[in-house]
Amino acid sequence: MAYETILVETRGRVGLITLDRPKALNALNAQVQDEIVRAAKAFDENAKIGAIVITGSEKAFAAGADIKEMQPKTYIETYMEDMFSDWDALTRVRKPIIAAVAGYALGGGCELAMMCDFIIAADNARFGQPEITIGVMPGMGGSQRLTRFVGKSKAMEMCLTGRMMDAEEAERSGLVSRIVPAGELLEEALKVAGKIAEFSMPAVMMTKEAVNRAYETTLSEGVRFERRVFHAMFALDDQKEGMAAFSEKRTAQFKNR
Ligand SMILES: CC(C)(O)CC(=O)SCCNC(=O)CCNC(=O)[C@H](O)C(C)(C)COP(=O)(O)OP(=O)(O)OC[C@H]1O[C@@H](n2cnc3c(N)ncnc32)[C@H](O)[C@@H]1OP(=O)(O)O
Repeated sequence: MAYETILVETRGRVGLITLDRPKALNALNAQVQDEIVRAAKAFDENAKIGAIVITGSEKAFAAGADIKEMQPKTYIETYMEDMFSDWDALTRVRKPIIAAVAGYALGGGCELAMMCDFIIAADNARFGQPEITIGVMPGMGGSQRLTRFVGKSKAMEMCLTGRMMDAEEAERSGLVSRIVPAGELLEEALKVAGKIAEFSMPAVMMTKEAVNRAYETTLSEGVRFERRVFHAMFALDDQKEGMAAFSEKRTAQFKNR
């Protein structure tokens, strides 16, 4: 099925999803949600793809869920359709997803970026959870994920006031991994994703799973999980190859098995 609200391309071993509703600042309506999730799942199932990048425009990664679509909804509609629950499928994608964020990442836009595995921000990026200003609260995970990223005090202030964070503050607070000039954002994100895609795919996927476990469990359980997965890696040909290549001072040729 074709995509109408996003552009979907491959760049080498990287799957690239670009939000493409410029007139609405990439506001996330039901169709955008469906298409992003569908494209990410297709890349996840494609053995030639090793990592995924999600990006928007220079003005807006996404200015939130589509307020005009949401405004007339009733409680029973949102409950029965379990509004926003389809985004959970994005967090079940097993390959790494990088959010390359320029401009506004507000409300659902900030929440979408936080569902990804890490965020690279352009120097003009602005993050916020402004739902309180339109009479609601975050509904795509913002109250939970933002709090885990930046701590209670800052998350509480942002959710209760709608204040936006610039890229510098987002980097200082641990929300983004680093900042690059806006004009270099996509190139840099693709470079990072391309590097990840060169590594052993099972090792990359197991690493993603282990880091994500840190958000879901206690420290002792997380460390035990990490150790068990680490042990399992010794069943991979890629472990033998990676360590042999180091000793033989050559580049590893991973077979993804
Ligand atoms: C998922 C949940 C539950 O967490 C909920 C949410 O995400 S609620 C949405 C949270 N986001 C916001 O409240 C931000 C809304 N947008 C803005 O405040 C501004 O648009 C801006 C500060 C991002 C940019 O301002 P400006 O440059 O002045 O552009 P505008 O003229 O305001 O916008 C251009 C155009 O885009 C439409 N737009 C912007 N954001 C949304 C949105 N979230 N939903 C629907 N449409 C949006 C805006 O209405 C304009 O369209 P036209 O009126 O010109 O047709």
